[in-house]
Formats: sequence, C-alpha cells, structure tokens
Amino acid sequence: MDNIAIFGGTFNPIHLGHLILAQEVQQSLNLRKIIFMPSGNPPHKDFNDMVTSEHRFNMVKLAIDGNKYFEISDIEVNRFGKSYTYDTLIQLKNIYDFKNIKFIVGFDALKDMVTWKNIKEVFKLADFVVVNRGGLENHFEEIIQENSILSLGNFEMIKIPSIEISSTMIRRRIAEKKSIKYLVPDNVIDYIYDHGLYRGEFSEGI
Ligand SMILES: Nc1ncnc2c1ncn2[C@@H]1O[C@H](COP(=O)(O)OP(=O)(O)OP(=O)(O)O)[C@@H](O)[C@H]1O
Ligand SMILES: O=C(O)c1ccc[n+]([C@@H]2O[C@H](COP(=O)([O-])O)[C@@H](O)[C@H]2O)c1
Repeated sequence: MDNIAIFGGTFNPIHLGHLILAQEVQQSLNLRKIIFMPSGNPPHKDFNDMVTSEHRFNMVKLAIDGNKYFEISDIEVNRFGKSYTYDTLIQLKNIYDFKNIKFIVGFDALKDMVTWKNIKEVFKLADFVVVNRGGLENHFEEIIQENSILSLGNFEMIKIPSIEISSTMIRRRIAEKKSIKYLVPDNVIDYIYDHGLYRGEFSEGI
C-alpha cells in the first residue's frame, strides 16, 4: 500500500469538489493511486434522500472512469452493518499488511473524528491527509485544543482550490429542479436522471 491513499465518503452523490480534491492530493503527494471508498452504511449520516450504496458506488465508478490514478473499492459497500473506518483499516491491513496508510478527509470531518469508532486505534493505523474546506482550516489549533484526543493523530494539510460544492447542494438543486451541470460529471448527471434519483423530498444532511 505504498504511496496510496484511501478517500472515504458517502458520495451521495459524488461531485466535482470530490474529484478536484482527489486530483490535487494525488499531484501534491505524487501518489501512485487514490482509492475511493464509498460507505455502505455511513455511520454518522441520516437523511431521507440517501440513495442505495449500489447507486452511490456506481456513480463514483462513472466519475473516476478514465483516470489512471483513481480506483474504487467495494469493501465497505459489501460489508454488513455500519461502515466504520476502523473496521475498514483492519480489513485492509489483513490483506495488504501495511504499517500505516494515508486516509483523505476534508477539514469539516476533522472535529467529528473524536466520535469515530476506536479513534485512538484508527490514529495508529492511518495518517490523515486533510484538505481545506469552508475556512475551517483557519481554526486548526482551536479544534485540536478543544478535542485533545486529536493530538494523537498524524495530520498532513494539503491546500486545494476552495470548491464550495457539497452533495447536500446537489441534492437540493435536483429537488428544486435546478441544473447540476458543471457541478457533477456529465455521465453521473445522466445516471441520476436515468434512475430518477433525488427527486423526492430534500432533507439537510446531519
Ligand atoms: N468541496 C469539498 N472540498 C473539500 N472537501 C470536501 C468537499 N466535498 C467533500 N469533501 C470531503 O470529502 C469527504 C466525503 O464527503 P461527503 O461524501 O460526505 O460529501 P459532502 O459534500 O460533504 O456531503 P453532504 O453535503 O451530504 O454532507 C469528506 O471528508 C468531506 O470533508
Ligand atoms: O468510523 C467512524 O466512526 C466514522 C464516522 C464518520 C465518518 N467516517 C468516515 O469518514 C469519511 C467521510 O465521511 P462522510 O460522512 O463525510 O462521508 C468516510 O469514509 C466515513 O466512513 C467514519
């Protein structure tokens, strides 16, 4: 697993913010591969307009098509129960026997990490690559001070162009019948409309 990073997410749906992030991290760290890891059953997300893991997986697969640095893993979508990162890292370690692996997150995910399953063990298994999001990166020191367990983590910051796109924004726009062109890859837009996704009631992610 040398020079490889895992990029976990709900991807409900995948958008250009995710792809630009992955592209920037791959180039900055000269990574051999980024493995997109769609959550089967996201631990901390609960909203009405979550589509099946099969749809989310298929959309990620379409979005990364043709990029030799990007791959997708189905281990979380194929695992029963909540998709905890700790379980994923143990599963990967049993297969690939690495010491540490890189795991990419946006800055908004950082302070929530205190609530992750077995976070102390997670910090022993993974080094985190953190990208800026929504200006939260300016509060790094405060976040660490307020959540002392985070001081056990190994974080590497990568500055990417700020892209204010979220899956919530995409779901809201579809529900409001607004265009999502230039926010989501064209083949993913076709998939969303062909399968009638996100047309129901919009709900804010929590
Ligand atoms: N525009 C973005 N800029 C930087 N990081 C991002 C961006 N969008 C998503 N991420 C990061 O990608 C990972 C997966 O994100 P996720 O699939 O939850 O998308 P999201 O846009 O945050 O979704 P939602 O709006 O439904 O909460 C998280 O670590 C998140 O912080
Ligand atoms: O393991 C946990 O307890 C845990 C709790 C929340 C999020 N995560 C992981 O963090 C990554 C980003 O999460 P999200 O909710 O922004 O899609 C994704 O891989 C999730 O599985 C992991």
